[in-house]
Amino acid sequence: MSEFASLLNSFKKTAARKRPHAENVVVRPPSPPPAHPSFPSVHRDVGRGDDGGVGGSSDSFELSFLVIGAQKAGTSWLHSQLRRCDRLALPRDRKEVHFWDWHHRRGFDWYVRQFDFPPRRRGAGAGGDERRPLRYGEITPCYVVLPPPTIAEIKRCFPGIKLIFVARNLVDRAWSAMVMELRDRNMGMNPGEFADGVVEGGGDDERRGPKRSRQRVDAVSIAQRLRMQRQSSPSSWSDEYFLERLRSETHASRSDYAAHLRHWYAHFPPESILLLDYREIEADPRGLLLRVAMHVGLAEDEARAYVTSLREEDVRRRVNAADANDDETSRRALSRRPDLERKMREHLLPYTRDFNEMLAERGLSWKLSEV
Ligand SMILES: Nc1ncnc2c1ncn2[C@@H]1O[C@H](COP(=O)(O)OS(=O)(=O)O)[C@@H](OP(=O)(O)O)[C@H]1O
Repeated sequence: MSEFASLLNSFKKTAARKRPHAENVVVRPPSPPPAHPSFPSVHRDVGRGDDGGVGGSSDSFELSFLVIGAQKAGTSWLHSQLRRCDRLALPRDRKEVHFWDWHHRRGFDWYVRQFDFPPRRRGAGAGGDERRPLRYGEITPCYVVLPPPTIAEIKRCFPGIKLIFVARNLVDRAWSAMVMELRDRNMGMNPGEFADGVVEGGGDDERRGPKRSRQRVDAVSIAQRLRMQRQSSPSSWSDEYFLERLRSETHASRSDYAAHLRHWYAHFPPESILLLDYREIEADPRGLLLRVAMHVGLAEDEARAYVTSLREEDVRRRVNAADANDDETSRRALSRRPDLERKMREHLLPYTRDFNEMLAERGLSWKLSEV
């Protein structure tokens, strides 16, 4: 295969991985506005009355659950499983709605419109069968870092809401997130120009095309592509680069599970918040899903029927993996850098211990590995 064809294949592979599809829907606007405590209140905006009604088309809407994190802890897998439960209604065409952080200003009716109202239940209204109402919920893993005023607002609007947080070993979480950052950087550099010049035209033939201007674009694109490919590969970056990213505000915040969860515990009773161990996704995926289904309000018979209905190959599938086939971006790449791995572990140890203390306080017997 020519160098050009191999570059093209590699580009298509990366683009396909990023493209939202049924099992891997990750919506990540490039520059999200930061969450701000002075957002107009949902309560005030929609005139939610004393009776709890939200007004307009969202009259009977009750948000039953939010999966608030953690980022890179199997939340896309969880999304792909919960979508298969016909007693749950999730956002229609995306995994992460980001209402409570980025899109709050669009208003509550916008939020309600994002949800799936399966056609066969339309006749019964938004709540479906009155005896067994649908449970509405969504999964946006960075909700865990929401500021306390927004958390208070969620509580005010939906006092009975259930929350779910999946915790992953902090070194693995951070590595997974930093590999994703490099991949995003790769996709962010002039993908449109590359597509115009190369992808649409159809590979090698395009290089021999008649238009000189297009040839120039191809040449630039290939040079860019080579540079982008190098830049998206973890091996192109020093240990110091990763440690610096780890110290950045983004990663410091996302690693500090306990500090952020304390904000949620300040507003919600402990039984509203289900803390799950990421390792259970592999060890006992159906057991984990049963707990989630019951936590969000399904009756035990409904929850068991749902979990039993899932196909083994779906439950066992990895969703949104860094790339199981790419040794360079997988967890193995970090294992080959023991010095970096050790420094990451040392840096993250205080966060791990803090979270483990929180688990112990809640009477949970599992903990994240400290070694
Ligand atoms: N079934 C199963 N078992 C074990 N691990 C799994 C599974 N499905 C997904 N994953 C891993 O979860 C990581 C992606 O997490 P998220 O989907 O939460 O990422 S994101 O925050 O939405 O971008 C991502 O981790 P990395 O591969 O280390 O990046 C996935 O591989």
